[in-house]
Amino acid sequence: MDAFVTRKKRKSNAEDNEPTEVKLAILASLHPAVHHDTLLDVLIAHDGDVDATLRTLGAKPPPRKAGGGGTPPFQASLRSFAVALPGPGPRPGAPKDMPSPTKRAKVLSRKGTTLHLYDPMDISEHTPCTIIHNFLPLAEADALLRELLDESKTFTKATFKLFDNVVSSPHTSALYVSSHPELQEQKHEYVYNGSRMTDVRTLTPHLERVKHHVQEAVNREIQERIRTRYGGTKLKYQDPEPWAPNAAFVNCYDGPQENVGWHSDQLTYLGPRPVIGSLSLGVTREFRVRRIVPSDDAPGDQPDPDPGPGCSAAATATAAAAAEAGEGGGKGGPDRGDLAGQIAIHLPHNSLLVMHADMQEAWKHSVSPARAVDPHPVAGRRRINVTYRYYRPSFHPRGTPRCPCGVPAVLRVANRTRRNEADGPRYFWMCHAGNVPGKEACKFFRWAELDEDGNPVDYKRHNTA
Ligand SMILES: O=C(O)CCC(=O)C(=O)O
Ligand SMILES: [Fe+2]
Repeated sequence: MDAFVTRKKRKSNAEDNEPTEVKLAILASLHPAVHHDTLLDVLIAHDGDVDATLRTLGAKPPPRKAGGGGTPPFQASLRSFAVALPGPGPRPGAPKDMPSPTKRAKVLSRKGTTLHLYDPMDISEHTPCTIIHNFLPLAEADALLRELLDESKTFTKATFKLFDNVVSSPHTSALYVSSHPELQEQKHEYVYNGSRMTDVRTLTPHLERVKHHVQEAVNREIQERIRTRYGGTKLKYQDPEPWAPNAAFVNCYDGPQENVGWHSDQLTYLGPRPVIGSLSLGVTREFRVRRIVPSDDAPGDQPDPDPGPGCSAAATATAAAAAEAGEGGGKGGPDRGDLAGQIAIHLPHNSLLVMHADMQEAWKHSVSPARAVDPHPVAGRRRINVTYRYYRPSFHPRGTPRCPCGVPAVLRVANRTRRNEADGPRYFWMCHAGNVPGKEACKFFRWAELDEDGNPVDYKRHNTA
């Protein structure tokens, strides 16, 4: 595995096997200011040799070693390294409700290592994500970036509770929704980390326009994933309806040190098995993903911080709820977060990452701090990230359980114990107060009863009566 991360020299013909699209993505991430067509011309002039192209463009070929510098570490497509094994069979560690693709892949990341992926095929094979490079026409991506850079001047940092301390998230953000009534609902009915949001905005013209492109692409990717990775059937609890984003959570990372810690996105209002369309603009940053390792594989997990309104720490349950739900947790245990290794996905300007329905319950993600960033011609040192989300009506706080504290309970997944995967994940409602600054969580705990499509059975009863 180390060979993939730190190999000094790729096989001489490895590059030749890579699709031009991958080579262009690598070049574009290193030279965001150079037009796509120019990159292609120079690449062709060098017979497809990426290193020679980079030398001509005035940059040294990027280092072969993984690291957090401004230049993304370079690694060829895994397809060049023949990692697929013959024959059908379940992906190691994959839920049984997720039939394997036609070829079985080795688990490539392992404890303490980071596997860097660039090739869209590698990303979809080895992570619960798919990526589309050069997603929007460049002028449209730049216009959205400009608009959001302006908006981000008034973004703020979220605060949350980590153990007994109140910390603020190491980047700024704001929530955008589709309509004025939804804005009012967000302000008055939805609760995040125990407070109501005061800064909710309606989608800007560019966010609204781009939403339709994202919606179309994500629905296509969902169908492709079902066909190629889930054996033709949606996952248990996955919403069967077309994905229809009604909110955009926008993050701004100003400089290499701004980041977001390891987390899974909060399920409370998205419901189980959510799909998220995540558009990256501005400087390239590393998006890292890692599998959650069940506690019976390695007991004593260390809870991760809750980085803010869009996100959820998996281990802020009260002791009673955590025990019942089988969650690991508590201070002081060895950190097993890195047991399955990490995968770094490089997100250049104008790339759309789809986090699929198999992501939030079983994986965590983060944007790691970098030592430096390569400035972007429009954004400077800043990166803007837009996560388009679908707030499911059946998870509107009006209809979900409330705890005795008087506010909507939070929905969590019991992902820390191994269970019969064919049954799908198990979810529970618990007191929201565990991660509210200055509040102690009450004992409220209830297993969530969901139908096959992931809707609360109570919701159906209320809405069909
Ligand atoms: O910036 C990113 O790419 C990810 C942001 C994220 O994870 C979130 O908003 O929940
Ligand atoms: Fe997230």
